[in-house]
Amino acid sequence: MRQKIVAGNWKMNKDAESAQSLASEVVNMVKDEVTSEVTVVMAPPFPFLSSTQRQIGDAAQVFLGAQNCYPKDSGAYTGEVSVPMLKSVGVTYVILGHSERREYFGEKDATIADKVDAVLAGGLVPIYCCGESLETREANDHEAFVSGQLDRELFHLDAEAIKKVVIAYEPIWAIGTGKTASPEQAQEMHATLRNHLAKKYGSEVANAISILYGGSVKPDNAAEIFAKPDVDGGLIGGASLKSRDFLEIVKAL
Ligand SMILES: O=C[C@H](O)COP(=O)(O)O
Repeated sequence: MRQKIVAGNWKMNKDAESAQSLASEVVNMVKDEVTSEVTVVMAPPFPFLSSTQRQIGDAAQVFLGAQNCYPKDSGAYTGEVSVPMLKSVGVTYVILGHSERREYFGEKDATIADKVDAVLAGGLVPIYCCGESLETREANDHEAFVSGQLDRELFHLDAEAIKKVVIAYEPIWAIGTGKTASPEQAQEMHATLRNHLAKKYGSEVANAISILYGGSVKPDNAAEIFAKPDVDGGLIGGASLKSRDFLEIVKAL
C-alpha cells in the first residue's frame, strides 16, 4: 500500500517562538487525535529545524522536512544548506522543485535533478514538486507540461531510486490563491502522472509512489480531494500555519 502523507510547508513564515508553539501543538494533536497511519511532515524554515525536531521528539508518525537544499555536501557556497547538514538536525524529507523556487530563484530542470540526486544519495526523501501555470492549463498543455517535468528532472533515476521519491502535484494557479483544483482535476492529473511513471518504470513501481496534491487545500475541501484514488495526501501551505486547520486536514486523509 502506498504511504499516505500530509506535509506542511511553512514557507517563509513564523519566528522562533511561534514556530515552537506551532510544532508543539501539531505534535500533541497528532498524538492525541490521529489514529490512522498517515505520515505527518512539518517543513519549517531552516532556522527552526532544530527546535521543531525537539518538539517532534519520539512522536512515531511526525517527521521533519526542509524546504530546499544545495546539492553539494560542503564548501564555499555562501548562504546554502547541504543534505548532510539537514540530516544532522534530524530532517527526513526535503521539498524540491517548488514552483516558488522555480519562479523567484530561477531553479531550472538540471538543478532540480541534481538536488533530487543529492537528497537520495544522503538517504533522505525528496518531495518533488511539479505543476503547470494557468496559461499552460488554459492552452490545454498541462498533461504534456507536467509529464515533461518528470522526464527532465526525475526520469534519470532507476526504478529502485524513483520508488523512494514522493511526488507533489501543485498546479501553480491553485497555490495560495484560494482557488483549488477540483477533486476531478486533481485525480485526472495524478492518474496522468502515474500512467507516465508506469510507461517508464512499469505499473508495480508507479503504484508504489505516493503522489500528493498541493494548492489551497483547506479543512473544508481536503476530504473530497483525498478521497480520489490516485491522491495519496497533500502538501499544505497556508493551512499548515494553523495547528487546528492542519490537523483537520491530516484527519481528512
Ligand atoms: O507547498 C505548498 C503549496 O505551495 C500549497 O500552498 P497553499 O496551500 O498555501 O496553496
